[in-house]
Amino acid sequence: MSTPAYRRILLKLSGEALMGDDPYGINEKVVERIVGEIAEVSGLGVQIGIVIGGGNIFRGIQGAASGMDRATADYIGMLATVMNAMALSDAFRRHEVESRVLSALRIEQVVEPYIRARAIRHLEEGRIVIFAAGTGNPFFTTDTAAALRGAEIGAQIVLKATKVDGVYTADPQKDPTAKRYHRISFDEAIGRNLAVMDATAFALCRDIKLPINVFSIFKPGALRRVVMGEDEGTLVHS
Ligand SMILES: Nc1ncnc2c1ncn2[C@@H]1O[C@H](COP(=O)(O)OP(=O)(O)OP(=O)(O)O)[C@@H](O)[C@H]1O
Ligand SMILES: O=c1ccn([C@@H]2O[C@H](COP(=O)(O)O)[C@@H](O)[C@H]2O)c(=O)[nH]1
Repeated sequence: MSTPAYRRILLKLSGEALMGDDPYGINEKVVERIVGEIAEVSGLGVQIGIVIGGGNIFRGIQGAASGMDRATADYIGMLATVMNAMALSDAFRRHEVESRVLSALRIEQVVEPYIRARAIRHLEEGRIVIFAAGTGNPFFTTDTAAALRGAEIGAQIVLKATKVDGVYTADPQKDPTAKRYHRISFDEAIGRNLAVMDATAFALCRDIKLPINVFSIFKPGALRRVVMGEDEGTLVHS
């Protein structure tokens, strides 16, 4: 039997993907399916850190656009990611997979605070670690948190699980003529302003030579294929 291509990964899960076809919030059926796929990969012995987004609940930039103070709106966005992280962790519990939520904002009655050494210990013990509250700082995104936590835990790759099946020449949800890249360098992705991931995340991953694979979380089996080193989505490389 073939072995996984990676020993430790950082999976960035789009918050919006958790909505499924709902207009807002967390669709339990979708969460069940996604968690089942992650549990399968964990069962292969791959150590998994997850950064979860919050776009299904609240984005700071939208709050700011309707007059809210931007930093306040961003803190609300970070709290939204804590809710998603807790929902995900509870779904892992139902799959009898151990997970821990570590939050960059301190809410200790609810979840553990993020401590790097503790995160690494949980991973070594085979627990899935869910990093909540992004970087803990306003004006950032969970993409940047994924790059940061990926670097901190020594992940071999960041897997961006999103609503589209890779990086395109333009947003494929707006431009039906957009073409998908099989591979693309960080310099080209940044130079062309490809908005699938924010530029800060791309720049950090480029500087520390941490590759990113962008793939669709809606495609059954895609996560496993990426982890097994099969051709899936788009590889962003140095
Ligand atoms: N060049 C591009 N290639 C692929 N997707 C692109 C591109 N430009 C913009 N996008 C859009 O970027 C989105 C990916 O971002 P995603 O939905 O994962 O959001 P996020 O902000 O990272 O997560 P969340 O949903 O938690 O806020 C895709 O759904 C796609 O529509
Ligand atoms: O480090 C961070 C991460 C996130 N935020 C805020 O949370 C929301 C939701 O995150 P997404 O990456 O958009 O899913 C984001 O819009 C920010 O408002 C943050 O401030 N700092």
